[in-house]
Parts: sequence; C-alpha cells; structure tokens
Amino acid sequence: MLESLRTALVRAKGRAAIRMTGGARRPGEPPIVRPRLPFLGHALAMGRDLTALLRECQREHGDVFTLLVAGRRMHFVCDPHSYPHVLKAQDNLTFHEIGQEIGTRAFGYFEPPPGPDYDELERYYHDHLKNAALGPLTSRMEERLRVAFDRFAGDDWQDEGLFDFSARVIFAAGMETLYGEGIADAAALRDFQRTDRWFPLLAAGVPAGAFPGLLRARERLLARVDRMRPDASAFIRARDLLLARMTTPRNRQHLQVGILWASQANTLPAAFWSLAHLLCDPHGRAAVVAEVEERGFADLKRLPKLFSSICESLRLCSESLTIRLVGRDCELGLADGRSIALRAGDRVALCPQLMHRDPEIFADPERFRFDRFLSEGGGPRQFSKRGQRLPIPLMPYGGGVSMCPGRFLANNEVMQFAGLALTRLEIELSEPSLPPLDKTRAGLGVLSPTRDIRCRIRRRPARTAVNAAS
Ligand code: HEM
Repeated sequence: MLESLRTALVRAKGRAAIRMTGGARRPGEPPIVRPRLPFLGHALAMGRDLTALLRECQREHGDVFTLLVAGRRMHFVCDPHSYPHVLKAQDNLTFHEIGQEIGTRAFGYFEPPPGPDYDELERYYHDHLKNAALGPLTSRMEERLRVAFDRFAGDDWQDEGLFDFSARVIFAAGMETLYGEGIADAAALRDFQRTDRWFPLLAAGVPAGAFPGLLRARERLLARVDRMRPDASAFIRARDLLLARMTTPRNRQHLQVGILWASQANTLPAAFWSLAHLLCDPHGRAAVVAEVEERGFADLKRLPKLFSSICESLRLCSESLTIRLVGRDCELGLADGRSIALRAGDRVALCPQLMHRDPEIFADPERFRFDRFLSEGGGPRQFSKRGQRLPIPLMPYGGGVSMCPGRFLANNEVMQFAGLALTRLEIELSEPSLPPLDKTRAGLGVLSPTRDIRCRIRRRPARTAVNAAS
C-alpha cells in the first residue's frame, strides 16, 4: 500500500516536473532547452517569433532539440532530410488526436464516430478536391473571381488597402465557389474575420466563451452554412448529406464552418502576398502578365511562371508547424543515422519555415524571385542541402497524413487571383516596400502582414485590357 502510494507520488512528481520544466532528460532523448518560465515554457517566445527562437536553439543544440510548450514536451526535428522519417513513422506518430483537439477547441465540433461513414467522409477530400473534381471547382472559381473583381473595382481610381481588397475578392469568390452564389456578403467576411482573429487563442485552449463577440459571429456563420443550397459545390453537398446521416444538425453546422475556415484562412493572406510580391517586382510582373496574356487561364499547367511565383510567395509567407503525437515510447530514426528516444504523450514538430529560409537551399532566401521554382525541363525544380537532393523542398501545405487536402484547389485559386488581378486591373502601390509578416500567428499557416499597404486600383481601361483575361 505504502509502496504503491510512493510510486504514485513519484509518477505525479515526474509528471509535474515535465509540465513545469520538461523533466529529466533520459538517455537517447534530444537536449531539452530549459525554459525561463515554468509550465508556459517557450509558448510566449514562440508567439513572438517562432522562427527566430528555433534558429537560436538550432545553433546552440543542433538539428533536434526539445522545447516545453504549455506543459508539453515538443521535439523539433530541423534537418529537412529527416522530414520524411517523421512523416512516415505513422505507427508511432499520429495526427488524428491533435486535429480533433484543435477542431473541438476552435470550432466547437466533435468528430463523428469511426466507422464506414467516417471513412467515406475522409475520402470526400480526395474525391472532391482533386483530379477530375478540380475542373468544375476551378472553372467556377474563375467565374466568381471575375464577378468579384467587377464588383469591388470600378472604372475610376479608388484608394484601397491591398490586403483588404484582396481579402474581399478572394473570400467572395472562394466561399461562393464552395457554398453557392450570393452567400458571401460583407457581413459574412466580417464574421469570418472575427472568428479567425481568435483562432490562435482558441487553438491554444482558451475557451470560446471568453469572447462573446466571437460566439455571436460564429452563430451567424453556422446559420449561413446551414441551408443545403442546390448550387453549392459537389464537395459541400456531398458532405452535407453524409453529415446529416452521421451526426446532429448542430454538429453538422460546426463541421461545415470548420471547412469554411480551412478553405479561407490561409488563402486570403496567400492571395495578398502573391499579388503584392509581383507588384513589387516589375520584371516578374511583366513576365507573368506576358505568359497569361499569351496562354489564358484554360489550362493552369501552361502557366509555369505564374505557378513558380505563387510557390515563391508561399515559401516566404507560410509558417505552419506539422505536429505529431507520440503514441507509445519508441525510437525515431533520423536521416544522419542517429535515433532519438520519444516518450508516449510527447509531440514531434517540423517547422518547414526554417528550411524555406535556409540560404544553403535557397540562395538569398529573403528575396522574392518569381522564377525560383521554374525548371528548364518543365518538371519540378530540384533543391539540395549538404550535396543531397531534398525530397520535399517546399511545404506550405504540411505533409503526410495531415497534408492539406485543398492544396490543388488553393494553388489554382491563388494563381487565378493573381493572374486576373494583374491583367484586369491597374494597381499602383503607394509605398515601395512591403510590410513585415505578423509573427504572432506563426505555426498556424500563412501569415498576414503587420499592417495593410495603401494603393490605388481601377479596372484596366478596355483598350489596354489584356486579351486572355478580358
Ligand atoms: C494557400 C492556401 C492554403 C494553405 C497554405 C493551406 C495549408 C494547410 C495546412 C498547413 C494544413 C494543416 C496541415 C497539418 O496540420 O499538417 C491544412 C489543413 C486543411 N486544409 Fe488547407 N490550406 C490552404 C487552402 C485550403 C483550401 C482552399 C481548402 C479547401 C477546402 C483547404 C482545406 C483544408 C482542410 C479541410 C484541412 C484539415 C485537414 C485535416 O485536418 O486532416 N485548405 N491546410
């Protein structure tokens, strides 16, 4: 009795030590970067500038180290050659629980129970967001973008914030492509932005009830996506019908709002940066405009310069973490032949932003070069580190089991947005350089600018309009 009490006390003390300071390091485990603040650990420094913190730790401790984040041990694997080792270790490293936790915290939904219906729900991403299904979505997006550009830009010059303008256009077109015409008015964008603003805190575990304005905005979005609209995309309609069979009406609404967030939250800032980078690069802009003018939008694969410039923008503005939960005590082999010991309950994280800004991989990494991802043979451009080709040099969409299922649609949307904006509009920036990234959302996807950038915009007069885009 006394013995088991003592064991329980020792275990509780061990757990408390881990939550406060990371606990003792066991043989084979990565070095622990001891935090200054107990429990919160490195969470605040991560919120200030994640990449700077990781770079500093990497310099001091090498390519693998452990940080304490809100009471959890998080092992960062920073050598990009080891990324596939983490992504493929699916027997020991899982994502499902992490995805569920974030979904419940941020959007208030609970996952429907496992079973054949659930597997079908997961398959919908594959059946409706890629391959043959992409054609109708992409055509619809182009049509809705043209309508949105006409709605938000006139024949006379108007002063605008470029971020604000881009968000209005891409939100209206993207939401209407998925959910149906007329659904994305100004109030919908406001409600979306209200819920998005609090996403980092919700994902970190602050209860939604702490933000009454958020709850009201969420309630209005739930009502907005509630109606099963006949002109919604096949993806949304199919999910609606399946969810109606699997879960409560209320939970169905929450799950559909989750998809709304996923489809917009990164696309808005990505669209802004893709356009802004090209506007600041006269050579890149001219090359992309000439390509679009010559080839049009009928086949986006025939626009490699535009595609390369979108990849380059994503390289510079995306800062997502790919996180896995360690299911049981195990060893993880790395690319250099070493193994690290992992404990059940720990987390393993990849931060592709370190790779994206590594000068050994991308020369002059802070500079936007529209043709960086253009290869002479037309295939994907190869990049290497330490003389070895990198298997995944660009990772704005995450990787492995949690890789963004909307990535093909997202690439197409951003290409169409930037290509149409440059060929249908005249845009003059009032400032020569772009604002810095807002690092407070680092780890959660594409970052917004710290402030908007002023510009003036008008529709391109008819005689100078570019043929392909008119
Ligand atoms: C430039 C735009 C986009 C970027 C950069 C982006 C990036 C990401 C990333 C990094 C993740 C998480 C991966 C992880 O945790 O490992 C994700 C998840 C997801 N994305 Fe995207 N995304 C974009 C647009 C879209 C679009 C247009 C859709 C359309 C429906 C979409 C649907 C989703 C969904 C449903 C998930 C959750 C998947 C899951 O939990 O298993 N995304 N996205």
